[in-house]
Amino acid sequence: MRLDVVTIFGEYLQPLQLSLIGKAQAQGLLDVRVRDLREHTHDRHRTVDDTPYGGGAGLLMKPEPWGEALDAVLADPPEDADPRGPVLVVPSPVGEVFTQRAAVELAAEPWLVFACGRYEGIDARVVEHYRTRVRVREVSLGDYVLNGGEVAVLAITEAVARLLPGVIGNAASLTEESHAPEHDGLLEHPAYTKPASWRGLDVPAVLAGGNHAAVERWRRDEALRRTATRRPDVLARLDPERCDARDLAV
Ligand SMILES: CN1CCCC[C@@H]1Cn1ccc2ccc(-c3n[nH]c(N)c3C#N)cc21
Repeated sequence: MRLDVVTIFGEYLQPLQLSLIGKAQAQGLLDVRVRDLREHTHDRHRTVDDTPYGGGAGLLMKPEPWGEALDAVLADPPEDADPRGPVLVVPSPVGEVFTQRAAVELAAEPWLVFACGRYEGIDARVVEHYRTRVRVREVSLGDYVLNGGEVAVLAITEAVARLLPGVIGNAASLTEESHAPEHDGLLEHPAYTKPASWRGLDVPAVLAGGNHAAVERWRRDEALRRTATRRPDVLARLDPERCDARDLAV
């Protein structure tokens, strides 16, 4: 997978050189290219922002540098690019809330381009223009306000890259995680390791009993119970076709 990230704060993306994502790049599973928006300005001050039409506080990011920067990215496609081009992912407080389902969808793409806004955001015509050329997804990490898109790119990149074959050593674990489609999107059950007793707290006996069917039933029950108490919205989306009577009784 090729990832292009356009930003004015390239150093924010340094964590992508670490740990599993860094290793994935070294293995050639991921090709991350961070591009400086200011390389696409032509004035002495390398200006990327200006005052908003109609007034209002703060400054907006000008469309011209973005147009030049994104055109340069699109002119340099990877060999395995989709004929439709990349998905342009634009972190934004007004975007679709990013979910594991979106991570799975983006992980199926050979090429993602991220546009990291700053200040009060990017001139609306940039997204409007590129919707005519590529698939655009405006994405939000959640209902809180950040100062720019770079933190979202780090989160989205990690969520997507870990789904790529070869990035996570034990791929089987991916299907048992919270929000995994294979796990019906449920929250994970509580997990325990040795010692069997710690500060008067014991590991549930069923987990040490050696009865795998009982362990699986307990884990499913606990996942349903946790989801029902903490994320009833997720439980509401559970496909009844994938539940048995005991699931629904929890
Ligand atoms: C603060 N400042 C004035 C109010 C509007 C946002 C602006 C800052 N800002 C500029 C570009 C940009 C992109 C994403 C986000 C963002 N906030 N919350 C999320 N879940 C986000 C995502 N993903 C914030 C951004």
